[in-house]
Amino acid sequence: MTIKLILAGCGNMGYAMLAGWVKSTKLKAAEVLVVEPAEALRSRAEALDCLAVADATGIPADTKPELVVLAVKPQVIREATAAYKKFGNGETTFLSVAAGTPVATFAAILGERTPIVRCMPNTPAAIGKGMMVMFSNSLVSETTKKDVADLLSSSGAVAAIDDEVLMDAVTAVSGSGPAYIFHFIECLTAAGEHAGLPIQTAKLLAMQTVYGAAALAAESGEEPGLLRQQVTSPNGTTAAALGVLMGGDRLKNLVAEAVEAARARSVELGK
Ligand SMILES: NC(=O)c1ccc[n+]([C@@H]2O[C@H](COP(=O)([O-])OP(=O)(O)OC[C@H]3O[C@@H](n4cnc5c(N)ncnc54)[C@H](OP(=O)(O)O)[C@@H]3O)[C@@H](O)[C@H]2O)c1
Ligand code: PRO
Repeated sequence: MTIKLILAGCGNMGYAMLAGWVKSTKLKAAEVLVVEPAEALRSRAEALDCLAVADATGIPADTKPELVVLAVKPQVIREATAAYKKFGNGETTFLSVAAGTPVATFAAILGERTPIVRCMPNTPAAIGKGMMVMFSNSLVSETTKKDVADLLSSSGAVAAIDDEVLMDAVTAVSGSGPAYIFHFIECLTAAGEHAGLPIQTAKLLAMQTVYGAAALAAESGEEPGLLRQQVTSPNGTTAAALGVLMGGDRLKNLVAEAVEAARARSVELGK
């Protein structure tokens, strides 16, 4: 079968997206060629029935991919991209999920006439609950934008932005965001254990509470502030806890500081 998509890098993020695409009917596994140096990660891709090779020299000579997805670390993205230069300035669209690295960097390597999409996904993409945000350069046609968005939608929600500068803020909120929530689950679990709960019970309560609250916020259509008030009885237990979290805007300021650190790091990674 003809290779339509090359995925360079099948680590945490590359595999999370690949799994979603292949499990959907939007892409056949045999249409995907994975380029990944780690043997264990190639085996994981092969288990999905995709072809996998260790480096770009293993790509069959007659391959003309519609899409090359770059899912390697920002630190090696320039070197990795250079291996696909022969597909630049043509019909192939490049899609990078790397934090920071701007379109201009890819255009400088691949050629100024290359259609390039940047996408910031997150790991819940592995279970179809990801948040994917796209930014496309002017060479990506409306049809291709729709096709790429359609493919990405098999991994979750898709949004587009017109100002590339905002990709750093996107990265800091939804790209890195799952880690903040996982850490909150860790903290709530530890606090539950400290309050006397058996560890397994504390884990279940923390995880199901975050899961249920996120689902309620997403499905009810109500503002999170209103949902918070519905939990908070006057002078009750929640009010006591929120006095700690919200007093002096403590949590708000801490989250703002964390998001700004991530945004600034994304800017740095792009240099
Ligand atoms: N993880 C996330 O939550 C997340 C979310 C959004 C965006 N991203 C972005 O996704 C990208 C990948 O992150 P990750 O967390 O998935 O990293 P990762 O788990 O380290 O995966 C990257 C994979 O690419 C391989 N690789 C290195 N050089 C390569 C090359 N030239 N060709 C093909 N594969 C190559 C690496 O192999 P070696 O380890 O052997 O070098 C590794 O297995 C990053 O740019 C990151 O900014 C990640
Ligand atoms: N993971 C990548 C990082 O930590 C980018 C967003 C999530 O840099």
